[in-house]
Amino acid sequence: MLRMLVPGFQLLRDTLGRQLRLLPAVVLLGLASATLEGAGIGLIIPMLGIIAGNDDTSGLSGISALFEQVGEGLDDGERLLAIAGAVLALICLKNVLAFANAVLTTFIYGKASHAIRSALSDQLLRIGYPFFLQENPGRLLNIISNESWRASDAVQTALSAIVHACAAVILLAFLLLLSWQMTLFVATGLVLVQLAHAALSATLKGPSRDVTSYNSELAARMLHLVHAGRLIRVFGQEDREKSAFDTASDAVRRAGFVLQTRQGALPPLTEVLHSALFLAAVVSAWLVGVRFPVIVAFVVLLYRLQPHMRALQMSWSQFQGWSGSLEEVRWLLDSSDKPKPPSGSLPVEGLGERIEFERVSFRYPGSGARTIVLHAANFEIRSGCSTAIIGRSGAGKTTIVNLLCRFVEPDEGRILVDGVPLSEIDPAQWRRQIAVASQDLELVDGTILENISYGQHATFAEVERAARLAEAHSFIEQFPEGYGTVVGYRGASLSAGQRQRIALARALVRDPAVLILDEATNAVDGLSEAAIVETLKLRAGRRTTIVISHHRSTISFCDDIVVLGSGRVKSQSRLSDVASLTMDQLYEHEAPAMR
Ligand SMILES: Nc1ncnc2c1ncn2[C@@H]1O[C@H](COP(=O)(O)OP(=O)(O)OP(=O)(O)O)[C@@H](O)[C@H]1O
Repeated sequence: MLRMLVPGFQLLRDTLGRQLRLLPAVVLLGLASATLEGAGIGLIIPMLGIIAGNDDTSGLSGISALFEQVGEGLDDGERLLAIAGAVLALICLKNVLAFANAVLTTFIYGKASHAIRSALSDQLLRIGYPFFLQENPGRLLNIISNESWRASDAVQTALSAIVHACAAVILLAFLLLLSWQMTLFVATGLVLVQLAHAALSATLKGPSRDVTSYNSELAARMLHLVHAGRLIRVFGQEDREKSAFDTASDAVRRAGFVLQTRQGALPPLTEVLHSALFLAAVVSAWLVGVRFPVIVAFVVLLYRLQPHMRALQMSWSQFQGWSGSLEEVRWLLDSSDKPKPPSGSLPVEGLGERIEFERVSFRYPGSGARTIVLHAANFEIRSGCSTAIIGRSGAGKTTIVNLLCRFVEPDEGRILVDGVPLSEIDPAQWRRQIAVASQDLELVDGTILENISYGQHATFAEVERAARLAEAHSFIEQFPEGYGTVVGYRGASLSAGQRQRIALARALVRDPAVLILDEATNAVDGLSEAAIVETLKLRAGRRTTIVISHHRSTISFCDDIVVLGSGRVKSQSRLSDVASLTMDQLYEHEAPAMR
């Protein structure tokens, strides 16, 4: 019986932490209220004895004889009233305890649900970034938006199963004390019903996993409809997308139908089996000559036991039906098979001399047979200088940014910051030294002010100054709400060039030791870009800048240039030494020593 509760208990243990100490209270309240219920039912024996005018207590034994002694010495009328009063008092007290337990389990359920959602968000924030390069976003969205709720429901079911199990144990104990022969008969019947139920419940696991997997596909299609709205319309793919969405949605419907039909068959089947057992117990009790009041008390106890047994069996089948959801939530919460976040504990404050790439090789995880992205890359970024990193599309420029930000780690070689391996530096401290403005980093859904000051305690004056430096202030001022303008989801209400300038202001407001611009101005008009280049020149000698661009004008102010090609560093030189070369010539430029 306990096995069925295991997934719920594991989740309870993983997510509840300190709240777990409330579980004994749930058990105690469950036991106490069931004991009161059993005692109330037991008092039926003397009541029926009085009503039937049967004073003969011979043939009663154990607990039934004890119940029969209640109110002895009183006359029949007084005794009947006293016992009825006692039964009412027991029922009231039992329901007070049951209510207290309901409040307690609801409290624990709420805490558990919150803890599951909180643990999921915590995991998504702490997990190593390569996880997001490999996992299907639809699967993750489905876990957070769907499966986590089912996991919460599983926790609630585990709690109510505890309460039902307590009641069942106590009521079975009362049955045993009334007649061990009849209890043996009933217990054997209950085991057989449970076996039949377990066999049917086991068939729910497969459909449950199907529902989870089809839900993930549907979530991916939903994400696609939301993100690719322009693409779909411009290529006239509405019908195709509608059909793909409907297919995914219908697959969820069909899988859900199979699961729910199987689950739906269990309650009627259980009810029929329990009723048969109930009737068989009554008939066999009469056949073996059990006394009438005892039969009535036994039948009432059995009647009260049935809903608890049925609820326990339903909990079992619900767990099987949620097994897919529980597996998904536990998979996401399990850190053992996930990329680790970057580690390191050495402090870092600014950049003193240089960043060096020392024979750095890298291939994206899960990219299979695809060629290595960086192969034994050697180059340096001098402190206080601006370094352009150029190369044809796919040469590995953004990968260098990913390595510098420690989103990914080198497979071989190392990156040194002032001679200290980057892998040993505290990643959070290192990231405070850098700021990135990139075509890939989106804006948050908030005001322009919130976007520019994101991750930085900046005053309004500092925000405005950064916006001026990024050539954003003039267009922001033209908005009726100025810096209070809400940019919408991913900055949808702004032009690409406006988004880029706000992202640049967000990087500049940090005044970082190392500023990384990855195609950060490619959507900005020429005049604005020229002004931004002037801003970047002002950092010269004071701060370090890394510029990635395909435009000659954007890298014109740089001191050094690193050329990437075919997974290798083709050359590193002073930009002034190759100033006469066009961009295409620079892409092919190979330093003699590096050939
Ligand atoms: N998440 C990923 N998984 C597998 N391969 C990837 C991944 N991201 C990039 N790559 C591969 O790594 C190589 C380098 O990509 P990267 O984005 O660094 O190029 P890039 O020089 O910045 O290109 P561009 O100028 O087009 O932005 C490419 O061949 C690309 O296909």
